[in-house]
Amino acid sequence: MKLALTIAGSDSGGGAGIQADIKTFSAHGVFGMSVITSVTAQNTRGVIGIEDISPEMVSLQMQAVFEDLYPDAVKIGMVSSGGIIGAIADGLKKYGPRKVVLDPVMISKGGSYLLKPEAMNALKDKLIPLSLVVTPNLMEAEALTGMVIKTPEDMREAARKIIGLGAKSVVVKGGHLTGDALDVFYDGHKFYEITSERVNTRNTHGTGCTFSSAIAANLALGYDLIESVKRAKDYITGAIKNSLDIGHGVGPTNHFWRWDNEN
Ligand SMILES: Nc1ncnc2c1ncn2[C@@H]1O[C@H](COP(=O)(O)OP(=O)(O)O)[C@@H](O)[C@H]1O
Ligand SMILES: Cc1ncc(COP(=O)(O)O)c(N)n1
Repeated sequence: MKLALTIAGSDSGGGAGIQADIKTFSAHGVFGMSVITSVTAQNTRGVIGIEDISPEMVSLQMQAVFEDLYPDAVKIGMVSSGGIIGAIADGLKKYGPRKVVLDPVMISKGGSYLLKPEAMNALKDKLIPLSLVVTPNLMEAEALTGMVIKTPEDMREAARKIIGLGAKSVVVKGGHLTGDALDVFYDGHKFYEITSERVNTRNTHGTGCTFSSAIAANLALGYDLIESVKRAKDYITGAIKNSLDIGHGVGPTNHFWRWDNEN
């Protein structure tokens, strides 16, 4: 059995964060584990409360996981504060996992800060250099680079700049552009354009969480990096095509569509 760890925030509504990550791991046949950074009171309508876990408790959760189970791959999502980022960076340096996927979550779709603005530099300086692949959406790539991103060429330029921050590779996600859902992968040497048809749905809660944890699950299974990104793109496209119209707002990705289609 392969093991994957998510270091992220809890979404009480089950659509994003830790809950989306563990569902994604399970759908890949990978054993999921969690280090919870923050608890959000959240549903398909938005975030109504956030309470961070202490940095000490984040460190202890990492110790518990790494000293006994040791993950084959790690995904990092909502990290909330500079103190939590410091605890995660210390843990990563101490335990040394190599397959680390960083989804630089910043703001929820409804506009709540999942990363405190003053913690942006800590994310850049401490977590990006420890990651194998960073997966910003367009707004996050703009915040990391100071650019305005409107075209695939802008996405490639942003990817170059993010490699300049110390990332080993990057996927700039084009989910928020129009036209096909184009993601740009860059490993510092070569660009790959990974495209799918755009699904016409408003139910896209948890897409970024699902995509990054699918990359981590595939890395844990032993696929190489570009193959893991391509397989994650297929997974997220299916999870959006079959997304769930539940709740009264933006519904979540569906992790059971392959199972549903077979049964
Ligand atoms: N409507 C859509 N149809 C197909 N793919 C999409 C759609 N929206 C997002 N994606 C894909 O989902 C993944 C997550 O992207 P995005 O929604 O941009 O991230 P985030 O949730 O971090 O904002 C990317 O692979 C993106 O291309
Ligand atoms: C706890 C938590 N983490 C992350 C997201 C971002 O979700 P998305 O994948 O839709 O960008 C969220 N809404 N809540």
